[in-house]
Amino acid sequence: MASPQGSRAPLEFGGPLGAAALMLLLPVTMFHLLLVARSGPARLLGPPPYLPGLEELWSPWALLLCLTWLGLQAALYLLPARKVAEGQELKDKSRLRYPINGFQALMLTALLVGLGVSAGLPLSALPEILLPLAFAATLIAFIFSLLLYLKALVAPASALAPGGNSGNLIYDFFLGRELNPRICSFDFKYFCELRPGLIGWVLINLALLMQEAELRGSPSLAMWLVNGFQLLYVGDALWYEEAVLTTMDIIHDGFGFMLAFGDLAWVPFTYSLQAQFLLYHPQPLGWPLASFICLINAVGYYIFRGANSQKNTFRKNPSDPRVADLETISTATGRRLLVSGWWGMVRHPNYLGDLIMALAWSLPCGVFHLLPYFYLLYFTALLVHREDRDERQCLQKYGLAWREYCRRVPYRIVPYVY
Ligand SMILES: NC(=O)C1=CN([C@@H]2O[C@H](COP(=O)(O)OP(=O)(O)OC[C@H]3O[C@@H](n4cnc5c(N)ncnc54)[C@H](OP(=O)(O)O)[C@@H]3O)[C@@H](O)[C@H]2O)C=CC1
Ligand SMILES: CC(C)CCC[C@@H](C)[C@H]1CC=C2C3=C(CC[C@@]21C)[C@@]1(C)CC[C@H](O)C(C)(C)[C@@H]1CC3
Repeated sequence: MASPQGSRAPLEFGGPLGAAALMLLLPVTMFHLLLVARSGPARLLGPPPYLPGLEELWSPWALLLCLTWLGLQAALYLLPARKVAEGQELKDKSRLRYPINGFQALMLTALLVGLGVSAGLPLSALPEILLPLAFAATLIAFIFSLLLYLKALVAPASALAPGGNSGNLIYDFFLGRELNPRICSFDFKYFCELRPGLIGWVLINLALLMQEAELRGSPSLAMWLVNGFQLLYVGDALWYEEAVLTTMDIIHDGFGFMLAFGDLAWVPFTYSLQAQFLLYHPQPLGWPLASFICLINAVGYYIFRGANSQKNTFRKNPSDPRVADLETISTATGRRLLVSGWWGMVRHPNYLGDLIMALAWSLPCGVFHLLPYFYLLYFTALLVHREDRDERQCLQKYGLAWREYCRRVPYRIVPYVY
């Protein structure tokens, strides 16, 4: 099977063996976290309190609930959008069009959930069925990735992703073969990246907050902070939805198990870990410390949003007055690279902001357990690896100009450290 560029792209994630290991390790880690979060000792590195049997994992109702959720989000995706954005230019010089109505979907979901709860929908019972829901989401991700793999068999070569077409079934299934799998104008990767998982994550957080209120009379300050910070993050992602069109996942990666599982199962069930932990392990938190944690989150958000917006504005229109005065390096492709402003400080200022926010999400859970810091640890590893992948792609794209950028901006993520 030829790679779409004729030559084979270098294998990532440790090749087929690494891909196979990750396909097993990621779901196992997710279930481990779900189990230990509710156990007394809540030890990240200890064994799970028990191994659940199939009867505890499998529930047709949980599967039906997951499918209904996906159906609802797909229906909201298909509603008229305030704007239709064009993606980056593809190999065949065409550009795909994407509806910008993610924030509208979040608002409508909030309205529907609000109506449902006031009509007696037992949202606070959701934490009881997280295990079967996660199992159903994993099953859906596996079957969906299989269908995506089969769909790619009949896709034209120009529709294939640069990676994910090695000819090895396991590796290609994991990475994803087709770049932008679609049926008519419904774009599966774009839909999954921003809607069911991200909105599902804040819904699970809300259900955990409501259950805490039922158990203890009112939600704790720590639970409010975690819910507030993560809602801001998800709201921001959907408000600036168009910006996702310039991320590595949309431009470069195929749509396979990694993203399908990541979007549909990993994000909602592991990113809500801090709120899960707080439900079973309440943490005292006073206002002075809470204010300090809010400040850390605000600093992280300021850097994350500032850096992402600066790059997106520049990529959309380099003469925009907000970025026109920034210093740049010309590249042979005709595109320029920013070397001042946020992108002159480190080569991935947006990752730095994201990591600072990740710290702020864990701090409300106290410092006596490692478990709530799992997200910070995993995210650091993910971003260091992602940064390395991006560097290699940029070096290939921009050659000497990228080397000059690295010389001018020597640090990758943390100034004077890394
Ligand atoms: N919460 C989560 O789980 C995750 C969050 N994220 C977040 O998603 C966001 C997007 O991340 P990601 O897609 O990895 O990467 P970036 O948004 O940082 O995009 C990297 C691309 O930006 C362009 N670029 C790099 N340097 C410059 C420069 N100096 N001037 C202009 N353009 C430049 C290059 O593409 P080109 O030149 O082709 O435009 C490069 O390939 C980040 O904020 C990240 O933190 C990411 C992964 C997971
Ligand atoms: C666990 C696996 C090894 C990898 C799975 C990775 C995915 C969970 C992430 C890959 C890139 C992501 C992004 C976001 C969420 C996580 C995944 C899907 C993002 C939507 C979060 C919100 C941000 O504002 C963003 C910039 C829009 C993010 C884009 C990348």
